[in-house]
Amino acid sequence: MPDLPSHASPYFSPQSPPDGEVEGEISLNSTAAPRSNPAESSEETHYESGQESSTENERGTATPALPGSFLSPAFTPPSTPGGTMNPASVLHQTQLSGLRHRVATTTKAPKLLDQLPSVECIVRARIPTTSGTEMFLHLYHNDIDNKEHLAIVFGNTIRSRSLDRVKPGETELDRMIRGAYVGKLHPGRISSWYDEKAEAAAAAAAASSQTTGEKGTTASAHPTQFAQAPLVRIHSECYTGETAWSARCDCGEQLDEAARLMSLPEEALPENLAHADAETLAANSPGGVIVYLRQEGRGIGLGEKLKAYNLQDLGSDTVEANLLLRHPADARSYGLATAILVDLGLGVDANPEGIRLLTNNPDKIRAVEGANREVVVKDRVSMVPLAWRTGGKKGINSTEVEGYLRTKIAKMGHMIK
Ligand SMILES: Nc1nc2c(ncn2[C@@H]2O[C@H](COP(=O)(O)OP(=O)(O)OP(=O)(O)O)[C@@H](O)[C@H]2O)c(=O)[nH]1
Repeated sequence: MPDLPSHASPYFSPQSPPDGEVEGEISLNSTAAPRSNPAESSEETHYESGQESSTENERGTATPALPGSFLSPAFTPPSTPGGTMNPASVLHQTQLSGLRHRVATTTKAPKLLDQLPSVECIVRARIPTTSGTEMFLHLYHNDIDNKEHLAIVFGNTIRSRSLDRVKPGETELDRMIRGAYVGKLHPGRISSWYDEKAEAAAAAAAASSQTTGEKGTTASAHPTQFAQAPLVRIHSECYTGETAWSARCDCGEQLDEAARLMSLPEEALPENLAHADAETLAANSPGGVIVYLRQEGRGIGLGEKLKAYNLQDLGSDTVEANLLLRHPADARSYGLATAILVDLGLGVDANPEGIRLLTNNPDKIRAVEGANREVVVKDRVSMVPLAWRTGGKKGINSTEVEGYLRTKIAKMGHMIK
């Protein structure tokens, strides 16, 4: 066994490089303790000289002083969850090329599936929220993974086709328990199809205004008419940013902002969308959908994201950290989101006017539309960080989030304005 530096884990043995050509480049000498001179170390790890200053620690070089030891197969998993990348080829790229080359070859647009996955809404429930708005949480199963992806639906006009479908042998109670009802549940209700309380209220309102009015509380197979293109956010899970108060990213803030916009009174929405400050009103909310995909850490999973955070503290930016762990810069896909939107009646078949997508990520726009344009993105609504909009008075203020946003703009093409 060769002499390893003292910081090297006894649990791994250095791997042999796949190509004799690169042997010198990742020789064990490169596992020497990190040097303090970033220029020396960037040479050591074979990043291209002149790497632009987009790192999160503003040192101006890519991932300074990283020991070559994290090329060890014991340190990183063999593959990205749900990913299609061949770890051997990623390693080969990592060893042979400079960082720019790796970014160029791994931050490619998400793959579009020829055929959308099959999705089924298993259950839906009304959730009154702390802001006063109600939303309907839809839980989906699908045929490509066993995760519980979600759709958070605001407003009463958007319904799931797969949920409303009648299942052989089910009772009215079964239907109400899985959320396949119209109107509202209340003690004593016996029909999933007919909300007698709502009907009575609607009839009273119609009589008093002497208008006939549409029923509106019966499940309909017809396309929904929206006053304007519905607002949609495709949100990827972020435990740290949404639950554990992390100031490394703005994921929690984006989720809150999407919900806020979907809860606003309709007249407050156009033009000044992001700045609107009107009161939340469930009654005339224009609604919208947040599709919440369980692709934590841009698809690499929470454990790997936490390793990436440690690499970021060692000097990498978010993209470099993923690549050094042998994951793609972004391992996400959006076929499930497209399929869920179609199920919710927001695809071109039922909603040819399209949707308004809340995002700064250009790759996401095309990906969500699907290979055969099953969904049309009519407009993009940008998500400007609260701290930028308020001159730092509100929102997240941290050096980490600044670096995170800078990297998204510089390396991932995000359009934050
Ligand atoms: N691997 C990795 N994932 C991260 C990091 N910070 C946040 N994430 C994940 O990134 C995902 C959110 O994606 P973003 O790239 O922030 O934004 P986006 O969805 O591409 O674009 P927007 O629609 O504009 O928000 C969530 O799954 C987070 O868990 C990080 O440092 N490393």
